[in-house]
Amino acid sequence: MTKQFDYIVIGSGPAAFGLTTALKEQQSTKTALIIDNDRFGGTCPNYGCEPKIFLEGAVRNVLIGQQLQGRGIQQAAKIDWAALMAAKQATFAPYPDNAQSAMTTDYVQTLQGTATFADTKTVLVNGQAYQADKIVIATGLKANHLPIQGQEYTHSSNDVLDLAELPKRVTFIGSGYVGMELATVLSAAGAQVEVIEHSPHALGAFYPDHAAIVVKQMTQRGIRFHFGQSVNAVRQMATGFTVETAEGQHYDSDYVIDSSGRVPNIDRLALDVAGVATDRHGILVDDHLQTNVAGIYAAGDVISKDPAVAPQLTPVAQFEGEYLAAGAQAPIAYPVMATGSFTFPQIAQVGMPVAQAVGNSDYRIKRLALSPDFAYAGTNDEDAELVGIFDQQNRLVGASEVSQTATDDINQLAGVIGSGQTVADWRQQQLYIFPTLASKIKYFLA
Ligand SMILES: Cc1cc2nc3c(=O)[nH]c(=O)nc-3n(C[C@H](O)[C@H](O)[C@H](O)COP(=O)(O)OP(=O)(O)OC[C@H]3O[C@@H](n4cnc5c(N)ncnc54)[C@H](O)[C@@H]3O)c2cc1C
Ligand SMILES: NC(=O)c1ccc[n+]([C@@H]2O[C@H](COP(=O)([O-])OP(=O)(O)OC[C@H]3O[C@@H](n4cnc5c(N)ncnc54)[C@H](O)[C@@H]3O)[C@@H](O)[C@H]2O)c1
Repeated sequence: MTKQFDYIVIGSGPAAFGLTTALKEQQSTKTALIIDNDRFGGTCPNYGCEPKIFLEGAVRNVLIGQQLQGRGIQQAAKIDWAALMAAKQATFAPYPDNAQSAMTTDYVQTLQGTATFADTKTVLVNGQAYQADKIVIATGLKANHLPIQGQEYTHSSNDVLDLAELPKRVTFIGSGYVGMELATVLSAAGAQVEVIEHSPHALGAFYPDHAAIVVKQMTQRGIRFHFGQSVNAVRQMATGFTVETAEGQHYDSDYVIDSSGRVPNIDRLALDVAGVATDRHGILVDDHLQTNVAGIYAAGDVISKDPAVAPQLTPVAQFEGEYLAAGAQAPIAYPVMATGSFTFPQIAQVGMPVAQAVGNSDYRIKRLALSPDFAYAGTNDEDAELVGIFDQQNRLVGASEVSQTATDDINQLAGVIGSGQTVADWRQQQLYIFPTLASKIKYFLA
């Protein structure tokens, strides 16, 4: 017999978490079924942000120590990879069970299995049919596998986050968020790292001048970058592999990571049966997150969306889940969006991109070199910089920072932009703890 729910959510990641949390907060009696065919909680706590930031926490301390050698630190700490991974596994092993029980309530059920559309109102899981008025596709993204010779020798970020032994020579294909963050980790842990990128820059989502500073410092730590090179084959050698590029170069390696991007995880849904429209970036939705089929919605990374408005990130997926639980009455309005990459140094930005404001007389651009700041001077980071964009009413409308604390600083500035206040008004309302690194924001906002 077909089982009925108010909502069926396919995928149990942050989008589903946002939806179920919001239903709980509303004390809703609406019923929901959350289905996942992998670890409950989705990418973020199992294969993404959370294990990544766990490793980054250890790595950051090593790199801070290295940066301060000769300035009072005699010997930087060293990573014991096996011990670090054992600590990571012990912390994260209970996550899927915890996530599943956190979602389950009197009204919300969870189910392990692959969901496939049987028609526009019905999905099949393990041979059983389930129906709902609202079906939400929240199946996220999966790692891209470049269609190249030797693809089977490449690994994904999932593999890196479970890597038992640290390889000697590691090669990343792609220098986006994933490649740059994991290159930071593996290099700091002691691997010899190469990054091959087919565009001229790393971290294409960020302000190029600040991305170049991240590359400069990673290069100083021994990471080798090869820009303008498109990987087109990986060949097995007597020892290890060689990575070949269309430009005729080859790079020897023990472990090759395909960090060339992420693609919609929609293959097993039978979307054609329901008639749900997609493009190569994911599922097409309107401004209420509804697909072309009435009653079928999408939320989170699986949506084909403009990354400048709604990047494929955990807080966005959660926000979209909450929006659907609230009834999706008005068109979705995304708040000010801060993003960051946990490289060393970190890079982060919020609001209008700096490159967009350069040369536009409607905006004033302010650059603040952070190293002369006495709160920051102790970090021995000469390149740290905060750049802000102010409109004609002297409101902050965008910012980018490269520094050890860029993500936290930019979070602070997201609040300033979100308030819509002039900087003069904002300065009347906040006094920051002094001398924190964030206290510079007070005189930056002038
Ligand atoms: C290495 C890495 C680091 C990251 N770091 C950050 C970060 O620092 N900050 C940040 O904001 N974001 C980060 N992200 C992105 C973040 O993880 C995603 O934006 C977020 O998880 C998206 O949530 P979602 O709910 O849309 O989908 P997901 O979390 O991807 O969940 C989708 C779930 O659906 C399941 N599924 C797929 N198909 C089916 C099916 N047919 N039936 C049943 N289940 C199915 C999948 O197995 C998966 O569990 C990172 C991602 C990666 C890979
Ligand atoms: N800190 C964070 O918030 C965080 C961290 C990790 C992932 N994410 C999310 O995951 C998404 C995916 O990140 P990603 O790094 O996998 O993808 P990405 O699209 O950001 O980067 C992929 C890179 O690979 C390069 N590339 C593609 N094909 C290549 C080839 N054949 N040879 C050489 N280079 C090639 C591209 O030019 C690009 O620079 C991000 O957009 C973000 O939404 C966020």
